[in-house]
Amino acid sequence: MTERADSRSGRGGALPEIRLPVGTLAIGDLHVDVERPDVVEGFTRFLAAQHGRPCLIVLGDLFEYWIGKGQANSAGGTRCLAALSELAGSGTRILVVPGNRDFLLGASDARRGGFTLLADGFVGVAQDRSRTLVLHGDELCTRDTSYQRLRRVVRSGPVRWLARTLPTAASSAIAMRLREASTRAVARKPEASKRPQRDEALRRSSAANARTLLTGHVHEFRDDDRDGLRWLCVDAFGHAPLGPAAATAEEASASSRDAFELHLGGWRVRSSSRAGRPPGRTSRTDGPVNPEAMLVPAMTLIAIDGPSGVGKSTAARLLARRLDLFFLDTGAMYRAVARAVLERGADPHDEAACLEVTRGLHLAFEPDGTLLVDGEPAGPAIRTERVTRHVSPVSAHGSVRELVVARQREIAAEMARATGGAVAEGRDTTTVVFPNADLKVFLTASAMERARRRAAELGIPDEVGRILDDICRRDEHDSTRAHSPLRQADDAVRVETDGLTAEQVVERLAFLARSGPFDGADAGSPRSGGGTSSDAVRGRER
Ligand SMILES: Nc1ncnc2c1ncn2[C@@H]1O[C@H](COP(=O)(O)OP(=O)(O)OP(=O)(O)O)[C@@H](O)[C@H]1O
Ligand SMILES: Nc1ccn([C@@H]2O[C@H](COP(=O)(O)O)[C@@H](O)[C@H]2O)c(=O)n1
Repeated sequence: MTERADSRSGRGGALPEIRLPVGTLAIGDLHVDVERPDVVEGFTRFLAAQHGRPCLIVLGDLFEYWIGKGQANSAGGTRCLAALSELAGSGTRILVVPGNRDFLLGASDARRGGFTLLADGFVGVAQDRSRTLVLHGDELCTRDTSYQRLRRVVRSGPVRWLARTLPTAASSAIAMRLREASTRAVARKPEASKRPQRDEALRRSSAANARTLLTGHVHEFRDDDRDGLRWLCVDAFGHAPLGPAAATAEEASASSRDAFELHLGGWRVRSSSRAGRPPGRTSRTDGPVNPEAMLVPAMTLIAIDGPSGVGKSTAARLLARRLDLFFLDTGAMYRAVARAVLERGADPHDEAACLEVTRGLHLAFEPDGTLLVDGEPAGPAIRTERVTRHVSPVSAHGSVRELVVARQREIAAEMARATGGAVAEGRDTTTVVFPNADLKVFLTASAMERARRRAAELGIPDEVGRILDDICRRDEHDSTRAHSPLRQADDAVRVETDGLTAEQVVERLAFLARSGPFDGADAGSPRSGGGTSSDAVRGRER
């Protein structure tokens, strides 16, 4: 897959292709006026509410106008670029397609704002490989030939050079004149000639091999599916939510109805955030109400799977703490069984012996996530190298798994009743233990990155090679065994963690947990398929 920043490939070349993760939000035509502090404030609040979102697409006309240095160096422009950069710093990828008002956004703005500028649009490729052509939309107004001529001129190299080199006052004066002239010209033109043309939309989408087209520009909402093309158009989303009316970041985020969000099943209109928890829900934390936890519905079950050392327990523990949920470390239970097997001198490869040991163990958890084996904290004894070496064969026995899985479901149900929900992590929590979890995540990272992380944790950076071998052996064992092999569930959100800090991973997961179901359910309803979260905790099949 190719990808090029600041692409100008519209002149005949193929557009860049960019992978779009689930949770990508597309907005457009915000028309943020950097001279209006209230609007700048609203915009920065909106951006703050997006921290942790994997990707944000801006479909052009982000700014009311952007001539160059005048806006970039103004107080409002500086604040906007800083807020974009903070969002990028939270791990959100920001893709900006300039519009007809901010086509002079340049490489230095992109650097300061931490975004990727895609001058002629791009093709977004979703997890299921479906393709979306992303444009501002003005290039589709082909009946307006004078505008198309002007468009080519103003986007040309000499004009961009002039904008960069002219003193701010001069470029601003020219821009004002151009805007006035353009407003007069637009008013004189017949309505029909200003509209994006369907034949051009079909032609460009087909050339890009895209079944979906995402545009802005005309300030009208559109979601129609005809002639083999689903055409989505965002409205002038900015005006209401970015004004002073949106008092809080969550309000700014929740009122983003005129945006599209990418789910596993495709793009959906973004609707308001889900209802908070019912009053009376017990919180495990004392002290003030945790507002983020309030945004996650009661009886939430989040399941996280992934290969060894990818950061499942780190992410699950932090996420559970952050959302006031119970943390269920399923691997710790298999480790406890493996330790007991070794302690009793049984053979880890002997299924009957391992089953007998498992039957004799009582596994439970404290509310803070501490594993108790026969009433005693399991402690570091389950994390020795010896246990780590033998846990995979022990956990591969079907009869052992059956007992352990049943216990995991009981524990999750008990704890979820007490705390309002649970975050479980392991190898089969999304596929076997809790197939109806509200949110399923599959974490990934390259084996080398995982080995580096583990070596750093153990304070033996020189032994990365040995740890890499161990990780690869466990991956192989866990993913090829007959019973519940490690695999990504079809409806799990894949989160690639190379290059993300643990905090950024958690930010992303918290974002996914807040922003609703990703499995085809209506946003607003807690889950799809008619099941309840209690069903999810019991592991009922859909
Ligand atoms: N995003 C991250 N970036 C860097 N280091 C990380 C990240 N996430 C976790 N780590 C570190 O990587 C190591 C492995 O993390 P963790 O134990 O959470 O992985 P795991 O998937 O639960 O592993 P296992 O399946 O072997 O139990 C730990 O030292 C942790 O601090
Ligand atoms: N759901 C699970 C969780 C773990 N295992 C097995 O246990 C081993 C230890 O797990 P850690 O997460 O603590 O490293 C792991 O390698 C798996 O073999 C499992 O089978 N299912």
